[in-house]
Amino acid sequence: MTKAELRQTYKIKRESLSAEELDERSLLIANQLLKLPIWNFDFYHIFLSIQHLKEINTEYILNILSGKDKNIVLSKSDFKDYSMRHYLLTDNTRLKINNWGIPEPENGIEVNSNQLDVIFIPLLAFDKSGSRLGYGKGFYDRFLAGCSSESLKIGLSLFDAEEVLPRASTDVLLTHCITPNKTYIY
Ligand SMILES: Nc1nc2c(c(=O)[nH]1)N(C=O)[C@@H](CNc1ccc(C(=O)N[C@@H](CCC(=O)O)C(=O)O)cc1)CN2
Ligand SMILES: Nc1ncnc2c1ncn2[C@@H]1O[C@H](COP(=O)(O)OP(=O)(O)OP(=O)(O)O)[C@@H](O)[C@H]1O
Repeated sequence: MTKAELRQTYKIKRESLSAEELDERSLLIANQLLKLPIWNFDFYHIFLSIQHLKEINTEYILNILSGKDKNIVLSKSDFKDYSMRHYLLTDNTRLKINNWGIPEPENGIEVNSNQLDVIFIPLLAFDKSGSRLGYGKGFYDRFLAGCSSESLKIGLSLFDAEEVLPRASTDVLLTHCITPNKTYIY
């Protein structure tokens, strides 16, 4: 399948999930993360879910992070040049849902992408060698290119792995991918 066909297939798979299934899978993913030795770092980047696209609910992971007193980092996306800027989440952070349905911080202390230790990554599909497929604007490929090579790049997937996805030279490979019933470590 081409990237475009795969995107379409996975969008349909998501749409077919009920609200209960989505929530159950999101909780299973958070519970698998808890078992990994990834909790001794400082800066954790997380995405907030686009609800109408039935993305994994990341609230459970956010709760884990705040319970562990981690520095939590959120992004604002610029759809003019497909870049992202990153801000610390604090008690004072105001969130606003942008035109694409992404909750974003309105203000805050900016963090450089090379300061991030762990990055949780949204995706439509991934494969057994750590390639991922997103919405196709290259936001995460650009963002991850500026992150430390030491950082953990953890994909979160509602579905199982594809055998092989088409790969581009700009694709940054995942170090881990978590599904509701399996953890891949690359
Ligand atoms: N929660 C979340 N935040 C994220 C991403 C993501 O995948 N999930 N991104 C990862 O790169 C970037 C935003 N990427 C996006 C790229 C395209 C569309 C988009 O085209 N939305 C259209 C059509 C949706 C569709 O059917 O695919 C829309 O909302 O109308 C949204 C976000 C940065 N932040
Ligand atoms: N580091 C980069 N610098 C400039 N352009 C890039 C970079 N990485 C990817 N791109 C461009 O972004 C576009 C989308 O890439 P791709 O199809 O791999 O997106 P994706 O991984 O599916 O989506 P996303 O990263 O938004 O979740 C491509 O045209 C690609 O050339």
